[in-house]
Amino acid sequence: MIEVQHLNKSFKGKPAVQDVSFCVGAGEIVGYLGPNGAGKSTTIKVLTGLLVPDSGLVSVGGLVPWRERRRHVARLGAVFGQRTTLWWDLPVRESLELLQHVYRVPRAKFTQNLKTFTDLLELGPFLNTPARSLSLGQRMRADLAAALLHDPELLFLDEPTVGLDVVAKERIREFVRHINQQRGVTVLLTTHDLGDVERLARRVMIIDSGTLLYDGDLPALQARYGSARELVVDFEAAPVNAHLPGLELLEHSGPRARYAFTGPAAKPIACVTALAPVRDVTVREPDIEATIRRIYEGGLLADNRVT
Ligand SMILES: Nc1ncnc2c1ncn2[C@@H]1O[C@H](COP(=O)(O)OP(=O)(O)OP(=O)(O)O)[C@@H](O)[C@H]1O
Repeated sequence: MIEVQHLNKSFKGKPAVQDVSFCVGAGEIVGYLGPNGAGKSTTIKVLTGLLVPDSGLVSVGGLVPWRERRRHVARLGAVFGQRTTLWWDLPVRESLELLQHVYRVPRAKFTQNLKTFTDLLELGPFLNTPARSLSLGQRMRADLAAALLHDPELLFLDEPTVGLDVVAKERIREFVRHINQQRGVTVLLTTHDLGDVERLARRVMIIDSGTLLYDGDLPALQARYGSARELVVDFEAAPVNAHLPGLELLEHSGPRARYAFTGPAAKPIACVTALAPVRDVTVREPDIEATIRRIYEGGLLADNRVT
């Protein structure tokens, strides 16, 4: 669906994207991550045809985005969490009807899609409300419907859950999962919210300073660069010595001890229960947020560039 080879783009001589190459297959959801100023938006703008790169080959669904813009945009949808495609003063329904004309969506298709999205995104209560009066979560839901009215094959999502509460985030993620699974829409997701990535994307690409540093499985990234799993143990009574061979004791205070371990939890749990009577045991999984932060801060991937 997306093919990018040796993409370069500079602004006033300063590289924003350098020699970036990747492919995204039809039906994939890929998380595109990177700190501020890393080059994510520049890549997306090239892929949507808004920017012409300095060099490199880009093909999206067989089209060169900036050369065949009209045909290209007919096949893609985009949602930017920070801004809306809806007309500010118009009721949502009228914005959607205007977009129907812009994208020349046949009436029957429009009616069918509007009904589907109204049900899935629960747009009903605010279809007649102007965009300016919507809550952020309602606006995002209306924007998602607007982006998908013309049945695009590809969806660019830029910070789709920014500023939303947990419930609203989950609703958006559920919808994205649905259109991916039921309609086969390919999704490129740019976000600083790793919850979005964990819930939606198995594959992630990480860019920093314009260079693609990682392209692969999220679990593999976690296994390789994540911190260890933790075992939190509440003993019946404080053990005299909480140290155990093969387990790193991270903290010991009163009856509670915290250990680091890798691999399956069965053996470490057997070890602690053999040490002293145990009231409760919890396994804490390593935090993906912390892994990515470690990668950005520590340059962990610096020698591991994707070429
Ligand atoms: N129109 C522009 N003119 C000049 N410099 C630009 C322009 N657009 C982006 N840049 C620069 O290119 C680099 C990459 O920016 P880009 O917006 O692609 O990063 P990003 O990863 O999307 O960041 P963020 O997460 O903050 O949106 C930055 O140094 C930015 O300042």
